[in-house]
Amino acid sequence: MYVVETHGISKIYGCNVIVDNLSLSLEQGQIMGLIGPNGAGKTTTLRMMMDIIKPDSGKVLILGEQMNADAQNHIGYLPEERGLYRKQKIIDSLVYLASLKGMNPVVARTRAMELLEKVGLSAHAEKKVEQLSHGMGQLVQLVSTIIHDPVLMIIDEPFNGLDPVNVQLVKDLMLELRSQNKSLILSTHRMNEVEEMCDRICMLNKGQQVLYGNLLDIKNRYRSNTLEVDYEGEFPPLSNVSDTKAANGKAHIILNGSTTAQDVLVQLVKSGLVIHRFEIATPTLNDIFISIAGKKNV
Ligand SMILES: Nc1ncnc2c1ncn2[C@@H]1O[C@H](COP(=O)(O)OP(=O)(O)OP(=O)(O)O)[C@@H](O)[C@H]1O
Repeated sequence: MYVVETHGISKIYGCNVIVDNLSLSLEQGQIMGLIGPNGAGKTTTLRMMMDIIKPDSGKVLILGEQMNADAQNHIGYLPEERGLYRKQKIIDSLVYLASLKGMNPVVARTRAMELLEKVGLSAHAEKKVEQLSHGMGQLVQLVSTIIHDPVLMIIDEPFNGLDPVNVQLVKDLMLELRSQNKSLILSTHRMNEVEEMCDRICMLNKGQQVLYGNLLDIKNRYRSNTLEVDYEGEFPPLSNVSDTKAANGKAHIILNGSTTAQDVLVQLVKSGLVIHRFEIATPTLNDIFISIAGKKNV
């Protein structure tokens, strides 16, 4: 059984199709990256999954059923616009939120302290939320999302406001959850931020699903589209490629559908450039997005 499935869901606001006929599914023990540029329709998709807004067509199934109170208790949802009661103590806030999900307050307190320890905030448990820095607040929000041991966690922009150390800490925590057979959906416009963690990808652009499936399969499919060159001299303009970035002796080139690596090599040799390395590289998700959408990500 899938943890979450959407079957052809669409959302229209006014004359704008915000999400267009989107189908996806996720199994237990997998992480899915819901990725795409700003305004692609990711948050709208998550809100439909969570039954906060209704799709205009199509349906969502959570654990094989339409959303209901029991299913809600098995999900941890961290929305983009977050909020905790600023005047409340962190530990009290966490216990309260866990009790809303049906958790025994004594068990919730123990679990809250364990998780606060894990994210390095146990010494702050008795502080008020308003006394935390922005990044610390984000970590507490994350704890509140996973405290009731949900089977599915849906997290909008998981790394917003976190420094690199805490990004790594949160990534490790998420991978640990996956190893416990939990499922996660991570939504972000910073596509490369989640790519090393994801088993599956759903890439949206202007409400359309432009890429979907197993991440390794996708990367292999696009492998021959990206070149890396180490060079000396002035990097020449290239014709018939989707994108070129060249600086400090290193160039990153994304081919378009009809140009081959050999075509580019010929152009470079003809230009007289000194080439130290010429390699077909594994593309990043951002590269793949550029080669699909034909423009730069924001
Ligand atoms: N309630 C609404 N009424 C009208 N338009 C809306 C509404 N909610 C979202 N939109 C529009 O839908 C589009 C997609 O928004 P959404 O928040 O789903 O994008 P997103 O992919 O999550 O973007 P971001 O990465 O910037 O958070 C945007 O153009 C937004 O303005």
